[in-house]
Amino acid sequence: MSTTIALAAAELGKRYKRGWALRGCGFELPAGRVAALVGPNGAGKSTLMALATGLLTPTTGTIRIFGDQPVRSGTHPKLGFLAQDKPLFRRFTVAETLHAGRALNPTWDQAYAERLIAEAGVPTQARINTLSGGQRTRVALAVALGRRPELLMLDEPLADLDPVARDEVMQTLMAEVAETGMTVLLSSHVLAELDGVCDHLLVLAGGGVRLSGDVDDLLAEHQLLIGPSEDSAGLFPTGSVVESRSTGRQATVLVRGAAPVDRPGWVAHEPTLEELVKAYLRSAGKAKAVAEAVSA
Ligand SMILES: Nc1ncnc2c1ncn2[C@@H]1O[C@H](COP(=O)(O)OP(=O)(O)OP(=O)(O)O)[C@@H](O)[C@H]1O
Repeated sequence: MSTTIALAAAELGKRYKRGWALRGCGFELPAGRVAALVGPNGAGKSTLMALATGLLTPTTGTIRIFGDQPVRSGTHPKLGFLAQDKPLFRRFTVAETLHAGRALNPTWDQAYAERLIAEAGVPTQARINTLSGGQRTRVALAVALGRRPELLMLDEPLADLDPVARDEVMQTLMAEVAETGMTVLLSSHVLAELDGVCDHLLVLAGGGVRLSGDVDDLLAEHQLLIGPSEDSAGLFPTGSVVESRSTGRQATVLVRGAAPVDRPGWVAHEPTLEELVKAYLRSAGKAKAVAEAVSA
């Protein structure tokens, strides 16, 4: 049975006036996954989401939602999007906001949107411009979920929420995923928030895809090895080392796909999601610094 792909990119690139934000990006996000989109500031996460919604058009390559190329005239009917700046009409009340959602979306589920607002404790007669940042996020989420999307993209949705509201929002999302099989692509800088929630990972850095795949597979493919610094040179096959760091006499090395190291003084374990992502981000950062130094 072939897997349905919710979001796919091939040779995807976007160049702004200042230069390339994304270049040569390729990945596939299978339907039903909850995917974390991580990368440093300026990695191109928001650009990727804007390309998927059709707000931007690619300079090179393609991006597809359930096989379709986005069009500028409107978001794909299966796609819901919660942008980083949560654009809502500030003079509307919450009730008017939901009313607009109903008018604009043929798949709108009013009862569900109202339930999400009630669970968030946001008064329906309040104007959007009188709400706190966190309350606005809850309204924007209700609008995005009210469309009953099959793919929901959220650009840093948890950034302005208090810890309790974060848990509530994640629970709402997970309940929807469990009930409908919705696919989620969630960008965040807080890796601890994603562990245990996301089963798929997409790491962007320096405008390119550094790592993508199901979290369990990626963790199993990597080993984090700790041993004596003086002993680490040449111990691992070229090309398998993602990152090698030394602190005093101890070396910490993340390797991919290499055979187990059976050498006195070395211990190996499967990395955590946070260890894996940070190692890829640090190594991309170092590669960028080297490239800038060479071209300077
Ligand atoms: N409208 C624009 N015009 C010119 N350059 C842009 C524009 N939007 C983004 N960029 C640049 O493209 C790159 C990627 O930006 P983008 O906002 O997609 O990154 P991001 O990963 O979402 O960052 P953050 O984590 O800070 O939100 C950055 O270098 C940014 O300065």
